[in-house]
Amino acid sequence: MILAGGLGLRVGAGRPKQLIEVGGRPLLAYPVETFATAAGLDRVIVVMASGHVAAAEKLAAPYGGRVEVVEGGETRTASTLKAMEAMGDEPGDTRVLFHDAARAFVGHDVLDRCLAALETHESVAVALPVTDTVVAVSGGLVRDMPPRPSLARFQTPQGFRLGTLRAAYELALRDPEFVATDDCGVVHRYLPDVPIRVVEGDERLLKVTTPLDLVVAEHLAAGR
Ligand SMILES: Nc1ccn([C@@H]2O[C@H](COP(=O)(O)OP(=O)(O)OP(=O)(O)O)[C@@H](O)[C@H]2O)c(=O)n1
Ligand SMILES: C[C@](O)(CO)[C@H](O)COP(=O)(O)O
Repeated sequence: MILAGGLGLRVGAGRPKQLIEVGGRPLLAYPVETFATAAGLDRVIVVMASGHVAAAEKLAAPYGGRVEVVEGGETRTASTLKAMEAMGDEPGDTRVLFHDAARAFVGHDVLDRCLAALETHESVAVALPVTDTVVAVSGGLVRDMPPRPSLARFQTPQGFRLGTLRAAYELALRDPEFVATDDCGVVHRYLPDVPIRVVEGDERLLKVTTPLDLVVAEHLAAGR
């Protein structure tokens, strides 16, 4: 699943950031190519921002039906749910990866690490060490300073056995206070007994979020 349902408001380009040209191609073209040419994947589904589905279909066309495009939802979580809907009645032991389109420079190596981890675990996350000191702040005061070695930064893909993810979302959707910024967070909160395996991420998995990230993205595109 390539989640491309967002509008890129923080980049502020006036169109979804996944359609901004970087290295001469729309950002979305990079993860679509990586996923479409990955040996370990049977289906690729792009969840695209409403009103921009045709642009994603154009990028999917060279892969001859291997890449499907569906319309996204209003939040990342809603787009995840649309992706799960698009999976139809795929069996519960299906391995599924969710990837932010905004982390355009994903390589086959990281996909392989996630798929391998799903042989032994129900859920997997890609992470890197934290390099800043991270603190919890409220009311303008530092409330907690977790030791840095205990912290990691989540990237994507995040992977699941489909049945586990379905079970987690079923519980989440019954919770009126449910909010999430990622999918592993849903498993962690609603199925706390399910271990989430962490595998090594990659600095090139930068999430294009602000205009400055586009400068770095140009360099990453040039280095491919
Ligand atoms: N309704 C949404 C919102 C986000 N995403 C996807 O989730 C990933 C991470 O989201 P984010 O970086 O927040 O992207 P945007 O929502 O586009 O950015 P912003 O919050 O600045 O508007 C992106 O690949 C984005 O396209 C999605 O599929 N559907
Ligand atoms: C899923 C994610 O990329 C993990 O770091 C992150 O939570 C997405 O956050 P965003 O605010 O939707 O960009």
